[in-house]
Amino acid sequence: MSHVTPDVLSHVTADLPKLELLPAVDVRDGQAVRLVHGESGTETSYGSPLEAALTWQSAGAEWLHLVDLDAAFGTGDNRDRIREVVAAMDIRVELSGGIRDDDTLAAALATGCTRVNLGTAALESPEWVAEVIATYGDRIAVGLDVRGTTLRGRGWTRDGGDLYETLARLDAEGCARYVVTDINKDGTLQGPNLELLRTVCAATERPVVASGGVSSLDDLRALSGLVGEGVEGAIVGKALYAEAFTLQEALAAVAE
Ligand SMILES: O=C(O)c1ccccc1NCC(=O)[C@H](O)[C@H](O)COP(=O)(O)O
Repeated sequence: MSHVTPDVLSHVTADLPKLELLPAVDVRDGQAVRLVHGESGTETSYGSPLEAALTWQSAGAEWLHLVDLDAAFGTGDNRDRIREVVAAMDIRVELSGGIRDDDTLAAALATGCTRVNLGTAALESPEWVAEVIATYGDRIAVGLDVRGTTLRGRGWTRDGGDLYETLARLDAEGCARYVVTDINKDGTLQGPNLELLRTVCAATERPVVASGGVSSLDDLRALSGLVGEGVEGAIVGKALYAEAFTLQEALAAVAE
């Protein structure tokens, strides 16, 4: 029988940090876009990435999740746009997409972003990833992008091994945090995969950033409920662009 009274429980909950929110700006062909299931060709365009990023910053965001989709898909890159956006931000930036070797990592870190998110490299170049984790510590996060429990790389187009085996390897190498995306939910407004997030949090001590599917303030409240299990933040894309709620409302919901 538990000796924890409801009063003690509410005190414990109140001491937990609030869920961090990372509004997303995904850049394809110079434009801010949202995809469905991360599939190339499903783009809805939302105009200038810089304007979108400035909008989220002035609405009170403390983080920006910025993705170079062309670099992720191998269809070019948006380096100039990405540099311009990071330079204009007073807030922290997590940068993702096509960071796979020394050159792309150096260019990404040189933008001044707070951290980078490695995806494909963690699946295809494990030795290099172990090295950069050891060198750059918490400036490196790894994106675990899954269908079921199978990881996907190369812009989510190719299978890349088992989620939990890869997680165990990266944990042993000291990876600082994971960005976990259920590809089946991404860009669909169907709600995050809470079960997946819980299972990943149970398998690692490291913080987890949830990505994909957020559709409502209740989804954000549900993710806030997982902070004690290890969910540190939530990336929000489509819901903000589709005006399902405002960023101010989202920030208020996670502060409740
Ligand atoms: O992050 C990547 O490298 C990436 C590669 C290929 C396709 C999509 C990719 N990222 C998408 C995102 O990070 C989304 O912005 C994020 O999951 C938000 O999803 P949602 O809230 O469902 O729009």
